[in-house]
Amino acid sequence: MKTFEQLFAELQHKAATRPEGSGTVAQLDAGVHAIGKKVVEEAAEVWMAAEYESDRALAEEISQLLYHLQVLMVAKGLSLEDVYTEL
Ligand SMILES: N=c1c2ncn([C@@H]3O[C@H](COP(=O)(O)OP(=O)(O)OP(=O)(O)O)[C@@H](O)[C@H]3O)c2ncn1[C@@H]1O[C@H](COP(=O)(O)O)[C@@H](O)[C@H]1O
Repeated sequence: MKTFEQLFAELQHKAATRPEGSGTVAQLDAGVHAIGKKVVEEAAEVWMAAEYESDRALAEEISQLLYHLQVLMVAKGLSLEDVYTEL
């Protein structure tokens, strides 16, 4: 198990070190347009899971949406604080 903050730190580290085989590095290389499409896709999957699937499936879809939002933040150079100040 990991927290939102721990995942974000991990993704920032991946972006800086670019390890072989990292899906995050591949996403970052694909660019903001491609990452944005994944955010929309995962958001739709969250919606469908909330209406038609189990709580566990919904939690999994939410985790994937949070991951792709974090990839977008890293791609755009946003920090957690940038978002937290808006909460
Ligand atoms: N939490 C996640 C995570 N959530 C979702 N995803 C990616 O998002 C995809 C979403 O799943 P879908 O069911 O929509 O998959 P899909 O449409 O078949 O996937 P694609 O063909 O689009 O890749 C998954 O296949 C993963 O590629 C994630 N990829 C990585 N992480 C974590 O991010 C960290 C860094 O990962 P790497 O950069 O891959 O090392 C690790 O801690 C991972 O656990």
